[in-house]
Amino acid sequence: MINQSGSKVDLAITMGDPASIGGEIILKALSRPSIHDRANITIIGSRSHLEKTYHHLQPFTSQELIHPDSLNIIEVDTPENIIWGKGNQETGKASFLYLENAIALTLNGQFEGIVTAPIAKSLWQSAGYDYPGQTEVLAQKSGREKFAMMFLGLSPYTNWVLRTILATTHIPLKTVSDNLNSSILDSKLELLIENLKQDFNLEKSTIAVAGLNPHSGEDGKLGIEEKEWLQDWLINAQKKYPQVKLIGLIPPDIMWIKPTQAWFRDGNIDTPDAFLALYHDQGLIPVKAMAFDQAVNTTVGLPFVRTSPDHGTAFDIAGQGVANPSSMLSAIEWAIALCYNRKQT
Ligand SMILES: NC(=O)C1=CN([C@@H]2O[C@H](COP(=O)(O)OP(=O)(O)OC[C@H]3O[C@@H](n4cnc5c(N)ncnc54)[C@H](O)[C@@H]3O)[C@@H](O)[C@H]2O)C=CC1
Ligand SMILES: NCC(=O)COP(=O)(O)O
Repeated sequence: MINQSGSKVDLAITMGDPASIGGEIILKALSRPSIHDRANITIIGSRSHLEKTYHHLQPFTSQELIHPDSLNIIEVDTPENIIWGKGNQETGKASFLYLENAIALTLNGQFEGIVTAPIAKSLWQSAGYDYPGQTEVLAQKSGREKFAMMFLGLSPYTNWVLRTILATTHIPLKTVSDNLNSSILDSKLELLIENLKQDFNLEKSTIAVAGLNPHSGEDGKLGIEEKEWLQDWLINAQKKYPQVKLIGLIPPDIMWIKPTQAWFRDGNIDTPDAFLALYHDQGLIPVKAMAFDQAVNTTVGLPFVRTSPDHGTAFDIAGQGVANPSSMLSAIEWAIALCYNRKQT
């Protein structure tokens, strides 16, 4: 990852849905002393809930947990009778308020970045918060119209870095084609190019762009979007960004062969620096198949760093002590690295 030197970074971690594995993965991840050497961490959530989580899990989990007494915690209204695995309107509301508070404090200069534990989008809806996810709240409350969801992963096998940005996110599959257009792709590509420069010092990047249909449409026989406008969009984008090498439209099933080899076997093979996927599962199935325990969701285009584990609330295992904190740990590590890098530029 990126070199880290200088003063500690100030990070907020939101607790996520309190009925989820959020508290558990936070207590597990923060038990690593090396994090506290590089970051001042503040949890936005509830001390009593983290204490309850600690005392409930401590007797039977084999993994270390940090004691909540040693954490800075900013208290936000949290329901008292939480049952792990049984999220409801109240826990949904609390998880929204954690995020809202973290954003306000960060925009006020208290934190350089936010790491968000998972929330349940359906419970936000039940609580009356009509947002598709945390990404959109972060962007709207930061006043950013252009933003994107990008996934990062540092391979533990080869040190290769996976970067996948999504052109569309939480929309039904049958509306993907209608939602895709040149201006959305322009916006996501511009954000990606800027981000590669800002966070990875990559001035001359190579970016792979996926097709939409099987075999990228097979000359219009298996889908028409490539022929009708996607290929023209790519040609124009290449002219607009001569310093960047755009490769595409790569058949979606082919696109992930080299990254998978680079992730598992050989970090030096010739792969693009980043991948532009056209819809949620086109990007996230390979990311999660390759890197479920390491990948991190980040929001590009915000005035501060935001990362999150790539998984969700995992209500099915909440309160059982078996949640793996690796993706949360990666989210914290990436947030620290990105904040350090931005301090230096
Ligand atoms: N960043 C966020 O806030 C995200 C929130 N979600 C939300 O989470 C909820 C549940 O979504 P699902 O699709 O079921 O995905 P999920 O990631 O919560 O669960 C999928 C499977 O992976 C397992 N799993 C997840 N995290 C794990 C961990 N750290 N250790 C061990 N096993 C783990 C779960 O037990 C489950 O079997 C939905 O409401 C969704 O919207 C989903 C993804 C990201
Ligand atoms: N699939 C990614 C995801 O659900 C994360 O959404 P967000 O809440 O971070 O916007």
